[in-house]
Amino acid sequence: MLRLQSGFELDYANIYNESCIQERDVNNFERAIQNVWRHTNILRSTGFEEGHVSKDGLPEPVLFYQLPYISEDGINTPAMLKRLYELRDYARHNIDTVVSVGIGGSYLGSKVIFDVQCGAFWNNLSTEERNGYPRMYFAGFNVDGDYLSGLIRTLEYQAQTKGSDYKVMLVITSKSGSTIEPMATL
Ligand SMILES: O=P(O)(O)OC[C@H]1O[C@H](O)[C@H](O)[C@@H](O)[C@@H]1O
Repeated sequence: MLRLQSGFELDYANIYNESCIQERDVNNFERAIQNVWRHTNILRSTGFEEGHVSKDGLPEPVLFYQLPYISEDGINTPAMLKRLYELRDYARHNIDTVVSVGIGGSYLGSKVIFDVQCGAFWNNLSTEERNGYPRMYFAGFNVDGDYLSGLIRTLEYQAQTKGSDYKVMLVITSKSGSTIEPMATL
């Protein structure tokens, strides 16, 4: 069992034993593991990794290590958090449905958070059960016309059911701005 000061615990008993990964396996991979550790530390401290480039071929920062921390010199500054809370409150009181349009690295973060926090059946809950928070759908991660028309029919149905003042917030995410799936969806 690994226990960190932060309270994080990793119980690896089921993978580190006689019938699974053993000490000699770890020893065989020692150089590779040390290499990963070294590069991980470079990433953590600089935000850059040699050879990691974006789709346009330019060096691309990898900043997700900063996500758990709120600080003035990171990506989650107190001001940024304040803006996010304001957006959350605005959406809670004004928006019926959010549609996230994006693919790959530009959508999986929000999809994971949605899945973890809201679960698979969030959109089936009533407004009261959702505490006023909007429904949320994901699009732009495929070029499937059936998926898109199904989503549009769903939004139209919700608009008709509500009767008036139905509001959708589109969240378009694309680093390059030229990815085919979100563009086709838009
Ligand atoms: O953020 P974008 O430029 O739209 O790119 C979104 C995604 O596009 C493709 O699927 C790439 O394989 C991914 O690595 C990238 O995250």
